[in-house]
Amino acid sequence: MPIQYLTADAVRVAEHATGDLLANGTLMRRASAGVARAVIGELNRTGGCYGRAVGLVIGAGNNGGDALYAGAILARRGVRCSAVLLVPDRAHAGGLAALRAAGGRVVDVLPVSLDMVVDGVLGIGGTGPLRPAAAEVFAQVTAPIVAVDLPSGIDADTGVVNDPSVRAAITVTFGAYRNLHLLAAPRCGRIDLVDIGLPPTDTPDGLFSLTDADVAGLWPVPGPADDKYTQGVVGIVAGSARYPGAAILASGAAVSATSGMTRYVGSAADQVVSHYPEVVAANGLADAGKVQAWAVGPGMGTGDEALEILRTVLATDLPVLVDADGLTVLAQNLDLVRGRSAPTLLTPHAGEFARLAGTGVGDDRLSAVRALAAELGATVLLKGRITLVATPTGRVYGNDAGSSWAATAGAGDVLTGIAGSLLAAGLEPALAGACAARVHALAAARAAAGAPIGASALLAAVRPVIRDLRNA
Ligand SMILES: NC(=O)C1=CN([C@@H]2O[C@H](COP(=O)(O)OP(=O)(O)OC[C@H]3O[C@@H](n4cnc5c(N)ncnc54)[C@H](OP(=O)(O)O)[C@@H]3O)[C@@H](O)[C@H]2O)[C@@H](O)CC1
Ligand SMILES: Nc1ncnc2c1ncn2[C@@H]1O[C@H](COP(=O)(O)OP(=O)(O)O)[C@@H](O)[C@H]1O
Ligand SMILES: [K+]
Repeated sequence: MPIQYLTADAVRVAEHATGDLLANGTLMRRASAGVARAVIGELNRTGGCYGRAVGLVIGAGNNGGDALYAGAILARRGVRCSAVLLVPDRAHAGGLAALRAAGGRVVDVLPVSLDMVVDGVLGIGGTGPLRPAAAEVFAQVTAPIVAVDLPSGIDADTGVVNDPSVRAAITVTFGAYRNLHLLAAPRCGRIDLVDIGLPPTDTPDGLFSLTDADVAGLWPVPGPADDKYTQGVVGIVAGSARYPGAAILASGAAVSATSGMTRYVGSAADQVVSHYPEVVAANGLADAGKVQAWAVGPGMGTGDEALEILRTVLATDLPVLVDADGLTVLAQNLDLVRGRSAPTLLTPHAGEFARLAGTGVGDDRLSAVRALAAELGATVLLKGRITLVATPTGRVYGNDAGSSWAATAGAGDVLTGIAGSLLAAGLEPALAGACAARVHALAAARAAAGAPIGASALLAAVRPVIRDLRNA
């Protein structure tokens, strides 16, 4: 099942649906117990709880309440807890009383030597960056930070990382992930999801991520009655005399990602076939043969010939992926995609996105990718460390690559080949894009294993990654 991420409003609705559990403080007790559990786990891992020192940074709302109650639990375990109250007269009264009763103390300045710090400044009620008083406290912190619900200063719905804001080693959240836990994943550290008894939320056009099991279950596998045609033939249109590599990488990725057949169309036919003899290559669309989806664009150039190819391919009733040079050409001819009834998957990086949208992606990548997908009536995959794939109705699949080794020339061509072959196999564009992004990211991490890679190494890791996912 895909993991769902909620907006702050959706979290509040779910909290309110629990009625008494919210009103009588049960939710907060469960939340704070989860925070304490994470801190205790870390302290135990590094020598035990008794006599260790933990700082609490407390804001004006319930996020601070969670942290204060967690502090009370820690203090009863023999942890020396010191709390800085950023707005003393608005600190959560019950939480503060509990902390004091357990032996925790309130301080003006955090002790210099701390084992951990709990960030209870802002949760889903926060907006904007840390205010100066909070920023000053965190500027002195060197211990690992456990964020309550979210690292303060990061926007819950958009994941926008304001400056200044907290960088957490662990984030403990409650009942359901919030959007930022995906969109700003690198700032959250490990994320612990604590069950506090919230009812399930169903927002089909929300933000999701596929699990490895989802990807394994969706990956096309030939059945007993299949032959090379029935699994979906992908046609790759890529490369040129100047960029033969794009053709080779995209075609190779298509060959690696699914079984069946890969066709290639373009002027790098000889090079492609010398690398991958199984590819059926042609110089022009007219001799290409039948396909079930097209993947068009990497290294194909941006001249009249490219426009003609794009026009022809987008006039078919087949699924089409457009990438790279294809997107640059498309940006001047957006009607070619707006009028389509068959699925279209556009895979821009930030620069190509700006060409298509007429304006930069900006900080709020989620809203930007949703808006472009709605405007064009196409599925849009925005590349980056966090890849976002938006349908025209606003459902978004996100993937945190987990590392950034894929930021290397030609990696996008590999993604095109993988996603194109999944489109040909019949996956809907958003799932084709999301599955491709996941496997691509895993392949990059596996190939890199801590050292730089080129796109060829990434491509070579695609099959082992698919195998591992399917065998897990
Ligand atoms: N409801 C429940 O029972 C449960 C709630 N839970 C917990 O409660 C959290 C939500 O609590 P919340 O709604 O009280 O808001 P919260 O995030 O603490 O912000 C508080 C105040 O901060 C202020 N502020 C805003 N921006 C700011 C800034 N940049 N810098 C400084 N201050 C700023 C702003 O007040 P202002 O100063 O603007 O008047 C705002 O009112 C949630 O994330 C989870 O941890 C869980 O225990 C589960 C059960
Ligand atoms: N910082 C990053 N972390 C992880 N993956 C990244 C990062 N930057 C780019 N990528 C991925 O690498 C690929 C780069 O694609 P693209 O920019 O089209 O490169 P090219 O055109 O050279 O093939 C995409 O799959 C993208 O999501
Ligand atoms: K917080």
